Amino acid sequence: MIRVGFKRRKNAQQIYHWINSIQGIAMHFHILVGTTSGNTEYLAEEVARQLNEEGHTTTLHDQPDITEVATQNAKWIACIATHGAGEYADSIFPFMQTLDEQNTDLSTVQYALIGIGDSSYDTFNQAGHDAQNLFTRLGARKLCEPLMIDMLTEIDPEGVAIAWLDQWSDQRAL
Ligand SMILES: Cc1cc2nc3c(=O)[nH]c(=O)nc-3n(C[C@H](O)[C@H](O)[C@H](O)COP(=O)(O)O)c2cc1C
Repeated sequence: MIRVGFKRRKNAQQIYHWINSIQGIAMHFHILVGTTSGNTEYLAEEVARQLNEEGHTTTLHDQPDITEVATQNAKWIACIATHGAGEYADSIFPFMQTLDEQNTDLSTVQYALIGIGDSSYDTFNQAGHDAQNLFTRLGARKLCEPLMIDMLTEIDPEGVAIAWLDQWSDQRAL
């Protein structure tokens, strides 16, 4: 029974998103990956897969570079792990530093944010919060409320991220 219900919901969703893509509501998302040990890259790939399935297109930036990530009229999904003592993960550290130092104009950027951290650290998800503050200071607008994942307790981070995407998709925020 559960499987049938799930399949029906999935089919209905696919039809809904197919209609969206025909109507031109399909969007392009730049997915920015902030990872050091790989968890966030895997999660970001799942996010991309889900968006593609919904009729959108995506570019995955596993090492975001300011010369390659669109900063004009762009939609970003930033998936950022915290490392060190509350710092950005390695793959995104230089990008965030460049945005900050160059005061890049993000006034036409809309973003959604997934922070990945571990609540056993005092600086739980600090990089996610810092990213949100930086994006806001540079003029970017958030598409939806951020998702902060706690890897200490979450056994299915990808599932949580997909449910979060679905929730905001259903509300037409994404
Ligand atoms: C050396 C080290 C430092 C970390 N520091 C923090 C931290 O300050 N705050 C936090 O919320 N999580 C912290 N974490 C937890 C990571 O965010 C978590 O392990 C995450 O899954 C790593 O993602 P990644 O594999 O994509 O790099 C730390 C992990 C390690 C290994």
